[in-house]
Amino acid sequence: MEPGPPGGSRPAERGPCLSSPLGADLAASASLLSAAGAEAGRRPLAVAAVLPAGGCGERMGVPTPKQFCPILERPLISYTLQALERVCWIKDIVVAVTGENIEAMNSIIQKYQHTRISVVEAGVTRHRSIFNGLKALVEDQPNSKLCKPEIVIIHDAVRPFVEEDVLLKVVIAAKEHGCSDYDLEFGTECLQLALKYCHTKAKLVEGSPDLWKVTYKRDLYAAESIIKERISQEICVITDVKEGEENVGHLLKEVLKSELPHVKVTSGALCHARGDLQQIILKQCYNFVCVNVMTSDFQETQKLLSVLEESNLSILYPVVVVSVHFFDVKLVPLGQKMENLMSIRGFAKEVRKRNILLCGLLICYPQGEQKLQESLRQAAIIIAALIEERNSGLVGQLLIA
Ligand SMILES: Nc1ccn([C@@H]2O[C@H](COP(=O)(O)OP(=O)(O)OP(=O)(O)O)[C@@H](O)[C@H]2O)c(=O)n1
Ligand SMILES: O=P(O)(O)OC[C@@H](O)[C@@H](O)[C@@H](O)CO
Repeated sequence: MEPGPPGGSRPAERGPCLSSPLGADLAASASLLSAAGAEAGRRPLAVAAVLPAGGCGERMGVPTPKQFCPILERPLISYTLQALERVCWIKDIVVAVTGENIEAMNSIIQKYQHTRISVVEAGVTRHRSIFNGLKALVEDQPNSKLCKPEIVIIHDAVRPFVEEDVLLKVVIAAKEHGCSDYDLEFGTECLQLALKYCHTKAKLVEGSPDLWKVTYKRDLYAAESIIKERISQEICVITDVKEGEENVGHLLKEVLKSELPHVKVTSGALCHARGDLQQIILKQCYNFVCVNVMTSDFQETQKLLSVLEESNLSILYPVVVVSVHFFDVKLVPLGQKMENLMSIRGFAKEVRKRNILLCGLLICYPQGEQKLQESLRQAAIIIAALIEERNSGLVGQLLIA
């Protein structure tokens, strides 16, 4: 069988595909765990995950347990669930939270549309929480939808950046390897427990630098910047002018490309077909620059906002929309143009409720070649800052390049 994506009929990724694709060897192993393996006549390996999430986060020093602390307004645990959910060969994910947080956990699952998740009550220690999760997987409860797994991944709910390749290596190691003295010496206590009480084979697998655990307050800031960086890798420029027609909107796109070489700049048009934009949304682009060339108001931006509102794009991450406008000082005084565009405040307030961060950007046009280039460069710098920072304090503001 050709090595392909694990699962073959893999469901749409939830959130940006943040990891590099699996290597050929790992992809082949992943297919053994998934439906593709079953199609090839092999029984897929049943894998589940237990996420201990019942701690109080004493070292973080804030009243909210760290797994429920917000990062870009979404609880940390939702990022971890998203990371595991993306792995289609993990059949069930069991989360252990304290009794008082069960309702909050269920609301998180509903709000962020997580699937394949079951919630159980945590224990007084991490190991007891894990034990409760394992019990739910093996007990024959009358209404349980959980399948009895052959392998269970134990993953701290406060390690949000786990990738499919490391999970796969862990599963393969759990199936194949024995436990060495080195593993016991340098591993964590889970390894010792597995050996002592279950006589289960174990093997220490090297993780990635991103697998670190959110423990102190500074870790929340670190996690936030990693997430911001990951969702700032692509900008889609929407204009109301056809591709190929020479205009200032296309010039801005070219300047964005040259000024922000680390960012992928794509383009889309609303006038042709909404399908275009749907494709971009499906690829999970979280940043849009809407260039209003033909109309003096927000027509194009409003169209874009309604497409975004109809989509589910902003459920997981805040989406940035920069509405770009041009003004000719010889025709309209700046003050008057600003006054006309102040309606952005109303739109911004409305779409803010849907996790869309809207700002306005004014560029003087026409002006001399050199000055125009300077303004467009300034515009690119402002756009980059709005996208990288996702600062909600700037929502509804009109900036001038
Ligand atoms: N009774 C417990 C204690 C901890 N955990 C979970 O185990 C993971 C790793 O533990 P740790 O980082 O030590 O979390 P806390 O115990 O919450 O932190 P602290 O030690 O600072 O209080 C976390 O996801 C935590 O929620 C758990 O499920 N049940
Ligand atoms: O209390 P610490 O922050 O040192 O570590 C917690 C660890 O026990 C826990 O995160 C597991 O990964 C170990 O198996």
